[in-house]
Amino acid sequence: MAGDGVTGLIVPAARDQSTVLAHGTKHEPLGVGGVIPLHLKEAVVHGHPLLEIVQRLAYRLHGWDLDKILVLIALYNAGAPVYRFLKQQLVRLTTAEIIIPEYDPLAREVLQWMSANIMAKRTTQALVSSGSEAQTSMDNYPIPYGRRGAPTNNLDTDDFQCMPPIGKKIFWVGLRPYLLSRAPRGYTGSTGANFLMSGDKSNQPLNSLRIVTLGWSLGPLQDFVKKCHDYSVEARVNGGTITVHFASGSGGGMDAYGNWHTVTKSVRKLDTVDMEEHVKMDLIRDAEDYYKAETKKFYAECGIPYRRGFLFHGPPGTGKSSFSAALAGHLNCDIYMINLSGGDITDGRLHSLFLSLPKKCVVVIEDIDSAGIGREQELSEVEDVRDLARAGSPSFIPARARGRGKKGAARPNMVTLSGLLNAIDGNASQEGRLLIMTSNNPDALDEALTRPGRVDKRVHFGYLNEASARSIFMRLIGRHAVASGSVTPEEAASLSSIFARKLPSNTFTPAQVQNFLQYCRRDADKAIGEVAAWAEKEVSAPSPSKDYQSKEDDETKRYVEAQEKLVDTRVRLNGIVNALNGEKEEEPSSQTTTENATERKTDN
Ligand SMILES: Nc1ncnc2c1ncn2[C@@H]1O[C@H](COP(=O)(O)OP(=O)(O)OP(=O)(O)O)[C@@H](O)[C@H]1O
Repeated sequence: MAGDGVTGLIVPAARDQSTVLAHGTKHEPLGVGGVIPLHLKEAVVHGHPLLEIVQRLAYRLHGWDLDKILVLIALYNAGAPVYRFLKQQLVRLTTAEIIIPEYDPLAREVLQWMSANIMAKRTTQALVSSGSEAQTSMDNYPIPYGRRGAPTNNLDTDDFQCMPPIGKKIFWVGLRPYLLSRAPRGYTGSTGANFLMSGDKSNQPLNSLRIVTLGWSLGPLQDFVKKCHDYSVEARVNGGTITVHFASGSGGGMDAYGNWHTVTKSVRKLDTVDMEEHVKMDLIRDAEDYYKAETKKFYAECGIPYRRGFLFHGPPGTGKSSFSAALAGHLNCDIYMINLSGGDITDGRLHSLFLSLPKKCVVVIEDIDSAGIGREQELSEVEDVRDLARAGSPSFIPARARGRGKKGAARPNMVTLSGLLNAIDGNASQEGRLLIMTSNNPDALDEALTRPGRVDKRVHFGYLNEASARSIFMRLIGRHAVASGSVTPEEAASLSSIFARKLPSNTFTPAQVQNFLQYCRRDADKAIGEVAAWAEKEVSAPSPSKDYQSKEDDETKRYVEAQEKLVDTRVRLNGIVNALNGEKEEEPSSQTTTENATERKTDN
């Protein structure tokens, strides 16, 4: 048919005996040769079966020739990539662009600024979420998407925030226009940046924020990002809040990328944590000094890695975590909490969590002794095991024995000591963080973990003394009584002294006493009247902290005994195996002979 000079679309012979839509005679000559080449049409309709149907129908019903339209479509298809390329080049030449991966706290600050200054003011479409979640949701579509005036399920509180949805948003800062787009997973930007997180099992790129502005300089973009950061800091200070990032808890504490789960909390004031005043002041001064510009310069000049570490140890409920949070609030920085005892953080994930830390922050690794971190000791080294066990070396205490949480459940040891050391001060580890490790049992910690440079200050958080008892009474009962006018400040002070004298010193944790005072519901007389009886009852009851410690010791002891038994059994088995092997090579002993004879007898 093509040989007849007729062009057209070949249709299956079975469906149409003519096999060709013979409309070549009607169309105008186009270009060289005067007809539309068949392969061009095929290229156009390829992948568009609808076009083919439309073309046939138009021809059959009205005798219309759609060749010209097809040619236009073909030209468009051919030209589109060229147009896109030219457009991209033009944009690249005339704009500056930055991309912020959404796991970076900076992304949260940009979104927070956008929420307050752009989205909530003049926008008709936004992602909406209540409270702090708006600043933190980094998933693709974690929260309801709504238009203004259309309430979503999440809006049962006034305290909600608007964020840009996945897509683009143009806004102005002064006279300069910016384009912000929330790019979904997989977007690499014109920079080709591709954000992968090693903790991300799917190994997919992360969501990212892309900010573009006119011009060749990155300066305006840096100014904009700084503006967002300053805004966030100011909002935090004025609102008396602190951002707490969690990475723990049986997988539930983390988002899909293995990042931090974030909440905003009110700052806990340092004066609400009862402890020896000089110890408290020493820690505060140390942390403040650490963040001074001259200290940073000093570290740099001396070639010391700019990191600082504290170890807070003592029984549970003595204020280690509370003081850490209060200190972060005082230093006006975010706090990052890692709980290794959940058993769901691996070396790799810990490493990437540390890599994602901002320059200034407080990182708390809680209950580090219960994390199950031991030297990667080869338990099969029989003699080493025995020697270490006899010597009671903490570094021996194996992962399974030490990897028990407070509930005593065995947990897999997913973070190794070397993995932890590498994360906290390996070459790739972030500088500028203040690391606080808390422990109920510091003696169980490996020396490598607590050596100077990793732990610069060890502070013991102990049971309540008389001064702290007075202070906790004033905080929970006295101040309120004064404020309500039921007592004078002097009377409140003397009531607190009476209370403190009735409470045995260095016996209870602040958490226990706080619990008792809460139960008294701001009734000073009740607190003073009942404290002695309560204390007596508490002393006779097993203390959770002592109980915890003794349980840990028992478990460790049982583990050591079990290992020794296992070792003995292995030794005996090895003896038997060797004896059996030796039987083949050596002359059989009389005993072996007897045993063999017996065996043969049994076999028969
Ligand atoms: N020294 C303290 N001053 C004020 N409150 C305290 C103090 N110690 C404990 N508390 C109160 O007891 C509770 C538990 O305290 P916190 O979690 O800080 O103790 P912890 O020593 O970190 O315990 P754990 O070892 O179990 O983590 C909190 O509600 C806190 O307010």
